[in-house]
Amino acid sequence: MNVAGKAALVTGGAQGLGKAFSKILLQNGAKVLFTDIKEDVGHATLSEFQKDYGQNNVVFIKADVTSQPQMEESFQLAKSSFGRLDIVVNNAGVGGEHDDNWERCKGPIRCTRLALNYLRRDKGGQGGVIVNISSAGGLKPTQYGPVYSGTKAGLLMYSRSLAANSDLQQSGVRVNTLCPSFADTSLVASIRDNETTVLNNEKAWEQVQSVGIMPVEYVAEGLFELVTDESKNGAVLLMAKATGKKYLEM
Ligand SMILES: NC(=O)C1=CN([C@@H]2O[C@H](COP(=O)(O)OP(=O)(O)OC[C@H]3O[C@@H](n4cnc5c(N)ncnc54)[C@H](O)[C@@H]3O)[C@@H](O)[C@H]2O)C=CC1
Ligand SMILES: CC/C=C\CC(=O)/C=C/C=C\C=C\C=C\[C@@H](O)[C@@H](O)C/C=C\CCC(=O)O
Repeated sequence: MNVAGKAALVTGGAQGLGKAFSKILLQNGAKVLFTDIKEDVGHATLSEFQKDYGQNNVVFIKADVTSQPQMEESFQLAKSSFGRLDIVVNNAGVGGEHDDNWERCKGPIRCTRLALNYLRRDKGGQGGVIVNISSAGGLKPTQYGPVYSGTKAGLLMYSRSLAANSDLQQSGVRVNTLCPSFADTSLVASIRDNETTVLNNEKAWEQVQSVGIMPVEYVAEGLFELVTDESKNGAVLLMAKATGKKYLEM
């Protein structure tokens, strides 16, 4: 897929990986609507992007992926702003072990379902691609983040199963999963700064340091590959500092 002239919706795009995902799409000529719950950070990112990529090529809306009405409004706004929707990146999420945070899995599922109403050819869309942001922790055990790993594994298998659906394939929609190991964002900084609810901050931070931390721009290259390579459907791309990009073969 050539993203130039295409339209994307990225959740949690105000900062971190979501900002880097939005940026690589804009740099390559796509129009982007990004959502976030952080209004001030979202508006600052919007101004930066509008300056660099054009006033009409980027839109921000304060919206929470845990809210069905707010996400319905976000998808409608993307369609009305750009006249089309081709790419959806379900990125918004939090770290830590907040009781049983299944919203980390349910939020992307909610948004994937909404996305299908806009992308499917049999629903008036033009086909497209959904990329769900899971984690290396969705593929490999994370001893200090078992809820994190469990929810990300759930999202991964939801995405793979949906991608295997023949009706969806015929409607022109691909569904891929990106599984980054640690990346340089506030989520990882919160482990370093003892500001998260992982099971043992000190040991978790030692693990982060031994595995290594990737720049967000590098992870965005993986996202871009999953968007543009039309041979990829149901793909799971694992990215880590030491081992680079590796597709799951299973
Ligand atoms: N940073 C890392 O090492 C890794 C991150 N991930 C995943 O990448 C995604 C992005 O995380 P980071 O950029 O690292 O974190 P981050 O904390 O820097 O950015 C996350 C963004 O999502 C927004 N957000 C959080 N909950 C939201 C909600 N309910 N609705 C809308 N927006 C919401 C936040 O306000 C923030 O702007 C998450 O799904 C995370 O689990 C996966 C693997 C590694
Ligand atoms: C220390 C983590 C604690 C809590 C979870 C949390 O809040 C956020 C976690 C974010 C990312 C987790 C990534 C987990 C990665 C680990 O499973 C590593 O073992 C992956 C390492 C290498 C993968 C590459 C490879 O094996 O080829």
